[in-house]
Amino acid sequence: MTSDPPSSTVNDPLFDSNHRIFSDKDLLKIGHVPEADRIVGRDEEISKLAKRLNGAVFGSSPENVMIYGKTGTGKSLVSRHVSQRAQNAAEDNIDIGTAYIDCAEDNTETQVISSLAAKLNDESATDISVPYTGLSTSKYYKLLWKTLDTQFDSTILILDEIDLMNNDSVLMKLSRAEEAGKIDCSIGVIAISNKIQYVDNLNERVKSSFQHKEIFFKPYDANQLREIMFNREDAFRDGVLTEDVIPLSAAFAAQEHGDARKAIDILRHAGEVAYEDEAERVHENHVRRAQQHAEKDRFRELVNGAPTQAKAALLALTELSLNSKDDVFLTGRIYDQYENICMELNMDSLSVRRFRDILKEQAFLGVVEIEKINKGSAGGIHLQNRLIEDPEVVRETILEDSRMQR
Ligand SMILES: Nc1ncnc2c1ncn2[C@@H]1O[C@H](COP(=O)(O)OP(=O)(O)OP(=O)(O)O)[C@@H](O)[C@H]1O
Repeated sequence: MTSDPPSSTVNDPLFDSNHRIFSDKDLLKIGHVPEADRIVGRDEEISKLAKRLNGAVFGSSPENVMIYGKTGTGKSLVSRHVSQRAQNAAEDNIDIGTAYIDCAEDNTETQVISSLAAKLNDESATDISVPYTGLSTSKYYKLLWKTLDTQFDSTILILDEIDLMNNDSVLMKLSRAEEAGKIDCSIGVIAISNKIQYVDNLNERVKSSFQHKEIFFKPYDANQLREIMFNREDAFRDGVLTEDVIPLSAAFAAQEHGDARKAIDILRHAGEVAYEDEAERVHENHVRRAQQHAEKDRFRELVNGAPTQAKAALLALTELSLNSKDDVFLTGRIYDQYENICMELNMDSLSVRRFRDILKEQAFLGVVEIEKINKGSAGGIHLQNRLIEDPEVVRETILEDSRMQR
């Protein structure tokens, strides 16, 4: 049954505060940390992490932890959840500080340390002011040490997407600070990555000072994804979701390595599509359209992130596709077109062999499809290439890069 929307306090009918579809859309935000009883299938990981941080709650040192797992498997969520709980559970005379840094945003040593200092500092309690920019790295370290010393007995620092940080000595300095007598506050680092070999590639000195335990997060299966979404069903008005919506969103996300972020994104987007359609309820077809949209976004991201030479190769294939009735082309023909484009763009062209490798990389990423054809004993093996996405969309995306405009 659909519940009546609450009465509006906005007088202008242009703005619609009585959303027909959503009642609390924030529950579907990616940064949203659900309550403990809404975290599905991660009891074991939560308890393992709690064991590692246990010391902090009783005034001794938390351990460092490295968390690995594919995207959308709940690594950030569990880390935030357990550190928040440690902070709340701390004994009366123990103060625990916690901070979360996304190294995709703060990727230099100075940015990480200044952000940590700014996030942990409570100016009214410390009288310390942390300027956003303008100080040297070593000054920011000093401010961080002072902030920690003045306020906390222990600190838990979450460094998400640590592999994107361009200077791993941060890990060494944080791990050694207490031992080196710089602070009288213990530090536990939770470093998160989806690159399983991250620690192997660290510099030996960093590796030896960043002593840590590892926790692995497995992808969710379709049942868990379903449960994660059912737990957020109250983001929608009562009765708005038809019964296939959550199972279908879960099935789509399960195909993509069990990514909860993807599942929630599809669900939210399906609601938005239904709203734009002025539908009363969210149906299966809204989920399918949301999924196609997510696919397009993913595709755009792939093409946008491609190196210039790969964009030139894709542009060549795109132009052939747009100007011909065919949609498959031999590598040699695409290469000729690619050379013309390079000339017009005043760009060096690669050898045919490297060009073939680029197309193979794009096939691996799911942008191009390559088929081998055998032209008999004299003709040998040839490769036929086809763009997977609509060439108009690909062309538009490539031309967003000003270097590709002729
Ligand atoms: N077990 C779970 N129960 C409820 N919601 C979950 C669960 N796992 C993940 N989510 C939700 O899925 C989204 C993605 O989760 P999270 O950011 O923790 O994944 P991640 O593994 O850190 O991904 P990435 O590596 O891409 O940062 C968030 O909205 C989170 O709230």
